[in-house]
Amino acid sequence: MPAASIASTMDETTPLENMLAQMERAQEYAQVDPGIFERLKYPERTLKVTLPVRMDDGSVEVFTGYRCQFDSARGPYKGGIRYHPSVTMEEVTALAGWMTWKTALVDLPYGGAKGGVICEVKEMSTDELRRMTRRYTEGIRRMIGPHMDVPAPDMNTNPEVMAWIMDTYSMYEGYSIPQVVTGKPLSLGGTPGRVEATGRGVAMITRKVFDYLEEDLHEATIAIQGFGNVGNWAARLLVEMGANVVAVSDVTGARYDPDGLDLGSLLAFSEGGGTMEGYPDAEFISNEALLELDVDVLIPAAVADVITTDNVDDVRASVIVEAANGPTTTSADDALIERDVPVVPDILANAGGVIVSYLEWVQNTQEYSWTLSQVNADLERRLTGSFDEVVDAYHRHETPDLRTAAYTIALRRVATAHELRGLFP
Ligand SMILES: NC(=O)C1=CN([C@@H]2O[C@H](COP(=O)(O)OP(=O)(O)OC[C@H]3O[C@@H](n4cnc5c(N)ncnc54)[C@H](OP(=O)(O)O)[C@@H]3O)[C@@H](O)[C@H]2O)C=CC1
Ligand SMILES: O=C(O)CCC(=O)C(=O)O
Repeated sequence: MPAASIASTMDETTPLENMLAQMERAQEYAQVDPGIFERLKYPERTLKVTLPVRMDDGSVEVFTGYRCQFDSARGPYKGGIRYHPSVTMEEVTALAGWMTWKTALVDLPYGGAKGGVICEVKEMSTDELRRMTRRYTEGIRRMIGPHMDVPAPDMNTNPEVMAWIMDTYSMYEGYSIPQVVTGKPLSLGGTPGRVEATGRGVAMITRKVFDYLEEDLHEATIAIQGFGNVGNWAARLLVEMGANVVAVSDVTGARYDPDGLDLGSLLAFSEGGGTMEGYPDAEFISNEALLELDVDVLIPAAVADVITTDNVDDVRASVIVEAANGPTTTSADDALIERDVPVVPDILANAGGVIVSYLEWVQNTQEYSWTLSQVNADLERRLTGSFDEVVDAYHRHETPDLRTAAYTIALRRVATAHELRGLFP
């Protein structure tokens, strides 16, 4: 796939165009070898697989899946698998690129990858999902492996799906290989702390940015777009830290209460299959209106490209912490830089997930297990250390924003690996 055009004045940019524009902006400060920089605009490979699945009614439905391996100079490819109707090869490529910069930024011995299947999980039974997952695993199994490419959960995938992937892969190899995926159930080699790790990292980073800005997180108002794995754990942990979560959403819309939401009741309602639209308390507003609330912190924790030139002037939050991958377009970034609104970039803010995935992989590889407090302490040390490095790079290189500082670090690390390995024959 050719690298997408980087120049864009209209905000109709795709996630891949945004990722390339983010790299381009950082290259001004990173100044990595131009040949290596050119190479880093392209994924190493992307596999497209066709997945015929017998549905419960006896019919056959044919799904399409992808696995993109973006870069492996620093170690095995690493990155989640997404089940969503809007999955495209282009989006998977951008997400695999972001994984490459994320693992480099938080200094894990990994490269970056991402997978996805175009499907609507809400319309599928558990049996259909399991059959589709097994087909998908069979399709990509020659490219994954504990030292080759290690998948994990992303949107609409969870420990149960990871267990099916681990089982299918292991069946072909002839013995159990838990470390082929992370985010597994605890009884199959999962680690304590992975389910909540991304949300916990988002909460830790929010507290860290408040310390950096010398602001008090206690009673700070927070709006979170997305109430799935990442959004709901971030909300719970931020409330534990004393913050006031005033809005959360799912695909149907958002619930808003300026005095603070009853998270326990919202969680119980959504775990019972309820939607925000059906929730009986608090004001019902749209996802778009949530993004424009007058709050201290906005946390997009759902899909990409939600803060764009179309709405950025109406975004009133004082700080943005990107829990989702790619929620802000490059042109919206320009407006936020102009207005001095700090944005903690996705590759830092949501890195808690892959950090704890790494800790799971290490435990599996050593056949040794850690306690939850060991995992959380290691997560905090790595994540807050990376935040400090980004802030240091921001000041030292005088980058326009934290994202460019983060990319400067990541680009240099990946480029150094390419240089040291002599990857250019
Ligand atoms: N899981 C992880 O460990 C990691 C996830 N991320 C990123 O975090 C984000 C969320 O992932 P995760 O929590 O795992 O996913 P989930 O599938 O658990 O939750 C996604 C949430 O987003 C909502 N949503 C889906 N589509 C839209 C939409 N178009 N507009 C508004 N809300 C929407 C969903 O609503 P509904 O339930 O109604 O569909 C749900 O509340 C993604 O960008 C993902 O890439 C990043 C790092 C790691
Ligand atoms: O845990 C992992 O390996 C990757 C999680 C992920 O997909 C992400 O960080 O976007």
